[in-house]
Amino acid sequence: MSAHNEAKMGDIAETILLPGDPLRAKYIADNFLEDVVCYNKVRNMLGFTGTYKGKRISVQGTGMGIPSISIYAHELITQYGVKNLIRIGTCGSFNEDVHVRDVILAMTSCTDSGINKNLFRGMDYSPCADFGMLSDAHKAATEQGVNIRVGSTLSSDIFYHDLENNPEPFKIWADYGVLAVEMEATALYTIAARNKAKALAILTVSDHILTGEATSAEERQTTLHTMIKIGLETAIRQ
Ligand SMILES: O=P(O)(O)O[C@H]1O[C@H](CO)[C@@H](O)[C@H]1O
Ligand SMILES: O=c1cc[nH]c(=O)[nH]1
Repeated sequence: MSAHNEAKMGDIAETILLPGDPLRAKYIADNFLEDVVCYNKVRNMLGFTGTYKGKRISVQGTGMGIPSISIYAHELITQYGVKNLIRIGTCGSFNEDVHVRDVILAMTSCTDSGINKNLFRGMDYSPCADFGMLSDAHKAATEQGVNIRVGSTLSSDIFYHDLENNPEPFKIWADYGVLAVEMEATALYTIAARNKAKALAILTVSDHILTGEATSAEERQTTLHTMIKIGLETAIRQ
């Protein structure tokens, strides 16, 4: 038992999928895993362990934003022995050529958060995905016929911007080739690196910040299925 998780040691698999939304964790457990046991209900941050193609896999919500995923990732790795962490999240595009429904592997994660500036005493750290996992996910996507994008993404602390004072909040990131914005990968990669665990963020573009286009509820389910399958196929290769 940890401060935010009622699981007992051994309840959680070494490889875990981490959606932000705990109900997405339940959806994955209900629809993709077999022999499922729910190990956590603390704060409704649901966690489940089951099997996928015979391999033991867990799936747990992490909440939204860097502080929330930091708590869960830290406890999963340091108190439950989790070794392979695969975030499966949604993101927003601010590039004309990154489209709603695209799936992205975050090779590295920029941030506007102060978390690593604090940790590294003002110096810059480049949080990056585990290369083996990234390569496995790329292969899994290719096998599924998914034309997956690979590149840098942004973990932002801000979801709602003050557009009156800052009308183009993402322009500088787009100008430097950053593909999309979400809110957690920087922390996941940093915490995994510190604790010698492996991490990867797989992201589906759920909305386009420039055009206002967004996936419908039904479409979101289909596109999330693509990402979930890539996540699970990556998980069983660990
Ligand atoms: O879909 P999830 O995994 O929650 O990820 C994205 O969605 C949330 C914002 O709506 C943030 O957590 C962001 O990172
Ligand atoms: O963090 C996020 C996630 C999805 N869409 C966004 O615009 N931002």
